[in-house]
Amino acid sequence: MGHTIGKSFTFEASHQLPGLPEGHKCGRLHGHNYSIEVTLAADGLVEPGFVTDFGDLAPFKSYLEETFDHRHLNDAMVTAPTSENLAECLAGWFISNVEPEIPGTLVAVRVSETPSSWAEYRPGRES
Ligand SMILES: Nc1nc2c(c(=O)[nH]1)N=C([C@H](O)[C@H](O)COP(=O)(O)OP(=O)(O)OP(=O)(O)O)CN2
Ligand SMILES: [Zn+2]
Repeated sequence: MGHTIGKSFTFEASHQLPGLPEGHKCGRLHGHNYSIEVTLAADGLVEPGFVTDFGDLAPFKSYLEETFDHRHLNDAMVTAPTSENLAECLAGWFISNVEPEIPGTLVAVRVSETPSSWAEYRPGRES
């Protein structure tokens, strides 16, 4: 696919990671200013020259605000609230709820808990 675009979203949430060694700081209750970036791609553009109108991603913004913002991720997710699991969870929701309504295809969801770290999920596609 020749064209790619990205859009970032943010929310604040708490989490407490299970299964870590005794004394690991991330086993304690703490929070992050999460940054979520979605990357979309398309071979061709739709008028007036978009992969997807950034405004058409508003439902994803609403989903993040309603489901995750100022919430405890351990309660909002069925898997351990790591960046990797959150990226996969968000990609699944995007593919089910946003992608059918837009011309672009989801390439990746990137989750950053801090400015220095990220995890990215790239959905496998049936060929
Ligand atoms: N692969 C992953 N490793 C870690 C995750 C994760 O989701 N995936 N998460 C955490 C914790 O949530 C932690 O709060 C963030 O980790 P870390 O980058 O170590 O936090 P700091 O910003 O404090 O890092 P410093 O560079 O040491 O300041 C841990 N690991
Ligand atoms: Zn954390």
